Amino acid sequence: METIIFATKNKGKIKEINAILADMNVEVVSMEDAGITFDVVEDGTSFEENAMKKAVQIMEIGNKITLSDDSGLEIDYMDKAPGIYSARFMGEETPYPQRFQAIFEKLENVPEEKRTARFVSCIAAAFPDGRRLVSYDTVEGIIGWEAKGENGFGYDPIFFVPEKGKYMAELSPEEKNAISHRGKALRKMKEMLKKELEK
Ligand SMILES: O=P(O)(O)OP(=O)(O)OP(=O)(O)OC[C@H]1O[C@@H](n2cnc3c(O)ncnc32)[C@H](O)[C@@H]1O
Ligand SMILES: [Mg+2]
Repeated sequence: METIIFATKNKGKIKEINAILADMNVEVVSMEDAGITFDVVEDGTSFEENAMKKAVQIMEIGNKITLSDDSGLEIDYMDKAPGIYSARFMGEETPYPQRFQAIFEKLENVPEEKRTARFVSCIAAAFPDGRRLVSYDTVEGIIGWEAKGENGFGYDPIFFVPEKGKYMAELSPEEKNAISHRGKALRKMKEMLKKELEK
């Protein structure tokens, strides 16, 4: 069975990814499982550049097909910030509740129709033989007025999903994967990977 490394250090992502790839006939291992501690410098100017950089650099270390996710939250009223800087917004170590407060303050008195936002996910795959794959998807929502829900990770508690009438962090893991940026992008990647693995 083919072993695929998923190049992420984010535990929230790993859970989501394992659930989505569970029905594939491959063994998906985390960087930690593969014994890789290397820190990829995310200095690209787009989700795609950063995703490909993570996949290629970890593939070169592990010498196995490597997948990665580069993702983030785009808030339209904030000119699409934090975007590719979502993990580092206000500092990597800053607790999320503090970040939520700052976002709520920036959006104070901003009406619902101007609170639009989206989560973006770019999934990249790098094969040792040089093949490269990329998929991309988004989920649209609005920045709420409070933080709500205990599930998910990152900015999920402030991201209201109109189609569900709930905050992202109120959705079960299955519900989130069914509609999320990462769920959609990763399912597309799964189809592309299956085709490549048959070659
Ligand atoms: O780079 P890796 O090791 O994969 O882990 P990371 O957390 O640094 O991941 P990114 O560089 O892709 O940054 C993505 C950030 O965007 C936010 N984010 C992405 N997907 C999210 C989701 O599904 N729910 C909530 N926040 C999310 C969250 O702050 C993430 O840390
Ligand atoms: Mg990162």
